[in-house]
Amino acid sequence: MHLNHPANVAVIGRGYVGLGTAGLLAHIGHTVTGIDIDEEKIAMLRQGHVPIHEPGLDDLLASQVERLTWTTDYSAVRDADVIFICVGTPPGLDGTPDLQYVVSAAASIARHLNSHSQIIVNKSTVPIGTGDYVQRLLEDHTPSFDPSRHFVVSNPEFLREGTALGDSLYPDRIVLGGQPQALDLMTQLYAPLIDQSFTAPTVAPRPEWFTRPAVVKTSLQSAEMIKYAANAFLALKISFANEISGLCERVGADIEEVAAGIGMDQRIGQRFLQAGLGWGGSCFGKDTQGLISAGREHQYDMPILQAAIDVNYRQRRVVIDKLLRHLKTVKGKRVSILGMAFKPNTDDLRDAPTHDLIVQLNRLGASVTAHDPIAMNRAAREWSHLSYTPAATVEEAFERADAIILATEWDEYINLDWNTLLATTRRPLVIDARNIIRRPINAQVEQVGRDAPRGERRRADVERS
Ligand SMILES: NC(=O)c1ccc[n+]([C@@H]2O[C@H](COP(=O)([O-])OP(=O)(O)OC[C@H]3O[C@@H](n4cnc5c(N)ncnc54)[C@H](O)[C@@H]3O)[C@@H](O)[C@H]2O)c1
Ligand SMILES: O=c1ccn([C@@H]2O[C@H](COP(=O)(O)OP(=O)(O)O[C@H]3O[C@H](CO)[C@@H](O)[C@H](O)[C@H]3O)[C@@H](O)[C@H]2O)c(=O)[nH]1
Repeated sequence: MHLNHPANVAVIGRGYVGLGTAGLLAHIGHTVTGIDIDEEKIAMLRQGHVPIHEPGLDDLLASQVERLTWTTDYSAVRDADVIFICVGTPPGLDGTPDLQYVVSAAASIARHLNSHSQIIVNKSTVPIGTGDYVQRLLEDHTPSFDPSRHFVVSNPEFLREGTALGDSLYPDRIVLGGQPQALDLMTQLYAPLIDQSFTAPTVAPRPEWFTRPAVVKTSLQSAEMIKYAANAFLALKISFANEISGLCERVGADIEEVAAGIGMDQRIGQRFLQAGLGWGGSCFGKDTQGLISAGREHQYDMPILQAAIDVNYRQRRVVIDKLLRHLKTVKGKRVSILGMAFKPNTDDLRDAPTHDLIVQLNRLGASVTAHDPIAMNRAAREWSHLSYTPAATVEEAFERADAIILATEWDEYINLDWNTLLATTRRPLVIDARNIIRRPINAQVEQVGRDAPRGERRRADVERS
């Protein structure tokens, strides 16, 4: 079977994954229609405004205007060779992913499938078995459904927020699950990405070390499982570093040195061993819980994953304990948090550790001030239930503070003139929950899993990877 080139592609969902996928596919030459039910966001995109903060994405989408169309109308599916489902799969109350958006997208797609060969691709992170379920939905809702022409494929997404463009253009691997003939068509769709034959955009130049992605072809179920298992393993790795960091503090070891030392073993690797405040974001919490609830459905315990989750959320309390050790009580004290987004270079607040820090500090009677270089407006909308004072500037956050908690390692914070700002505080106390402070500053500094820098030469000069 043969896929047209350029192919006509429909991308359903204009979130982090939908926009990244639309931008990538247009950049490698395809014609893309982005479909979302959110009329306001589609109107913004039509006017050239990108509704999320993702470095380089606005430039990439602007460079592809001729190949990109935005609409709320599903009839664009009729002419599409490939239809990507990129809608949200948020956790339900019991941790099981809520598939309502996938189901409604599939039902809308079904109404518009044509009689030509078409591939429906699940890019959303979905429970194992969802590909088969989507296929059944399409069969039930499409009178002309023909399993020899209509294929469901799983093609999980591995991009990270904040580095989405580079991750999409230069992926380690492309995972494709489904029937062999459909996977051949998907390989044709991704050919320019696999061969790296596209022009690297200036917003995301090709790294020197990068050659080409591996293509992993599997069953639908294995592809769906690869996504969950990858996220679970990364989450586990971070929790492992955090658990070791607690013991480092107690025995006089330094987690940065330890992580560097173990990470040099190729079997372990340097990345995702950064101890601190633990993971947040829309994926690790949701997907570890999703895997556990899949286990539960099959009466199968997953104790390692549960432990990784427990360690992660304990880490958010560790930071408050450090604060209390210095201040005894925070009642009536002004505690300022630097960083609200769950990681730097994004405005995403989903499961951001700062949310929990504010909740804990509110309960303890502190007066909380919070700052973020990008996510403040979004926080004003999404965190209106929390009690905190937004700091318009980083200077405002430092003024008269009894303590500063560094929660997100934005470059803006790493490069601060710390000593000048600390002079405006009521008490120079810094809880550096991301271990970014590398030199002594005029403050009492608490870091995670190590003594704060005091000026003496360190035993090993450990650079972060
Ligand atoms: N955010 C990430 O970094 C990331 C990375 C890899 C995988 N994923 C997975 O990809 C999926 C999407 O994640 P996201 O962060 O992009 O989600 P998001 O919440 O940012 O965006 C989802 C979009 O889907 C739209 N939508 C909902 N129902 C729809 C429908 N029936 N038709 C059309 N549009 C509809 C919403 O309006 C929204 O714009 C999730 O399953 C997630 O787990 C996310
Ligand atoms: O060594 C580390 C690395 C990360 N984090 C934290 O872990 C969270 C997640 O970070 P990251 O993985 O970089 O961002 P995400 O955008 O959540 O990306 C993850 O989740 C996505 C959604 O499934 C996947 O596509 C990506 O491959 C996977 O890395 C953030 O709070 C980070 O601060 C640490 O605490 N220590």
